Amino acid sequence: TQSTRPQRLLGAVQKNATRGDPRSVVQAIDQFCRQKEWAMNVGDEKGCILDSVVSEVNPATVLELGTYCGYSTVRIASLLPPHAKLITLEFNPDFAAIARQVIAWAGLEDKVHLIEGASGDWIPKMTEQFGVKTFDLVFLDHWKDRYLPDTMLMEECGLLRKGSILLADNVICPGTPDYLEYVRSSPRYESQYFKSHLEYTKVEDGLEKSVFLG
Ligand SMILES: CNc1ncnc2c1ncn2[C@@H]1O[C@H](/C=C/CNC(=O)c2cc(-c3ccc(F)cc3)cc(O)c2O)[C@H](F)[C@H]1O
Ligand SMILES: [Mg+2]
Repeated sequence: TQSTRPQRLLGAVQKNATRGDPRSVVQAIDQFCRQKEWAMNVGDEKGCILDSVVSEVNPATVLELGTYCGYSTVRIASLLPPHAKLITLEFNPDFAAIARQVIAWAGLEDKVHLIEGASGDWIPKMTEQFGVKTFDLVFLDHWKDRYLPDTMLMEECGLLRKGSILLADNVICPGTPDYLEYVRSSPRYESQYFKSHLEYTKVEDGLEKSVFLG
């Protein structure tokens, strides 16, 4: 039977990356996506912006919406201080299964809590299920029309505190117009656009970093 692209991406990690070495896992995925098959990972260029934001925030609690194959999960988790927690939500069981193996190959299982489920169902359960009061950093990279409703839901659930950072992928391509309008016009956010390119291409894309002002 035919393999899927995520399965082939995992194969490239297991073939080319060193167990326990997150940077080699990231490099193996980027090489696979540049040389063999494009995949919707945040990629190396936007990934460097992600790295710099994570390092600057130095978060104790991180939420990622949309794990896919775990590329950004590995990038973020590899930069977290000891005892910091990254919760990542993925509702496609096939993607979740691949991501678990990618995260394990990087040796980051202890820093990552991958939940197989929908953001809409799990955001309201974060506090009771995981004892998380607020998130220091949220990385949004799931369905683009869900960025805004899920941000409003996080606000309603009290998961954002003064200074919480939202970092959103793909605000230009494929684009998240309603989310962008909201965080740029709301007095409760201070937003900044980091111009870059769509992963592995020359097409413009970028990340929007928004600080929740409380
Ligand atoms: C809605 N709640 C969810 N809860 C849990 N997991 C979820 C939820 N929603 C989706 N997922 C999960 O999150 C992932 C979804 C990622 C979607 N990403 C993209 O579409 C996306 C698309 C492009 C792109 C650009 C140009 C082009 F020509 C073609 C593609 C580039 C990008 O960087 C992207 O991130 C996963 F697939 C889905 O199961
Ligand atoms: Mg993306």
